[in-house]
Amino acid sequence: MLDILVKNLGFAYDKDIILSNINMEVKAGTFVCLLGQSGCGKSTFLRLLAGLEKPTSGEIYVGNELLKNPGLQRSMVFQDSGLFPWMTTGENIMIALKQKFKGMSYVDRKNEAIRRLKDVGLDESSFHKLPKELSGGMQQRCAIARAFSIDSPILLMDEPFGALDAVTRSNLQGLVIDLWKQEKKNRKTIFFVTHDVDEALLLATDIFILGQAPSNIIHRCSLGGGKTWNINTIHTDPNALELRNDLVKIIHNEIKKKSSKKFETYKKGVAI
Ligand SMILES: Nc1ncnc2c1ncn2[C@@H]1O[C@H](COP(=O)(O)OP(=O)(O)OP(=O)(O)O)[C@@H](O)[C@H]1O
Repeated sequence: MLDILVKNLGFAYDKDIILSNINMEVKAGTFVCLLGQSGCGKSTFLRLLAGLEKPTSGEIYVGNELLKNPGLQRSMVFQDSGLFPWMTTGENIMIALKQKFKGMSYVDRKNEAIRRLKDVGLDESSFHKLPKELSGGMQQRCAIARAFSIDSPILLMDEPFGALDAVTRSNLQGLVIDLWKQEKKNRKTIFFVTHDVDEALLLATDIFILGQAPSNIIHRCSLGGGKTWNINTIHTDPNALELRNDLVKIIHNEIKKKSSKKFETYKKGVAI
């Protein structure tokens, strides 16, 4: 089981400190949503988990092993799908399968790609289409199919539905939850970055809020299996409403702190 341990993690772009002293323990099979205001470092944190950036301080352990580089145990889904535009959707999935399952035959990879596309509601005709021939929502479905096909135990999703309309977004939220729940044993650990508190309430088993940069975790809550709401009741369920209010308050207070700090700096500048 690949539990994840983040210890005193810090990160800076040159002298610009983005993340500071982040500590987190995530059990394998957890669905983590990471909330926080724009620019606080959510994507940076995900890139560190992916091994695409190196910590400035502290460490990340995946299943007791120090994380050093990108690896096939983690796959990523971005806001813009990240599909290779010169390959058909089918080829996009097949090349990922080739990388992960070295000995898999062409025919098996093709069949698996078609099966994965069907799992996300895309029919066989989309196998031959280039990403540009698909809608944004269909491209994201394909990106999700690709991420699930390589069967990595950890899935990192960076605002994957941020650019989609409300109905498509809601359909894809349901799809990700279904695919995640489908794996009864060895369920994936998902890290899902979002601005949207409702999205986090709907998807997460655990919610973390990052504060203002240099950010650390300012709030965490575990919903576990005790969620009383779903897509139909999230706007009426009293528990969901209460938790939403709490989370929104925490995020707003953090934004207020940031703007009053900026104002102080501005006032000092004027006084000088
Ligand atoms: N490659 C880079 N070089 C220098 N600074 C960067 C780089 N990438 C991001 N930053 C800065 O790091 C900070 C955190 O960025 P990041 O994208 O992680 O935030 P975020 O919380 O994901 O934001 P958003 O919600 O708006 O996507 C921002 O101030 C951003 O300008």
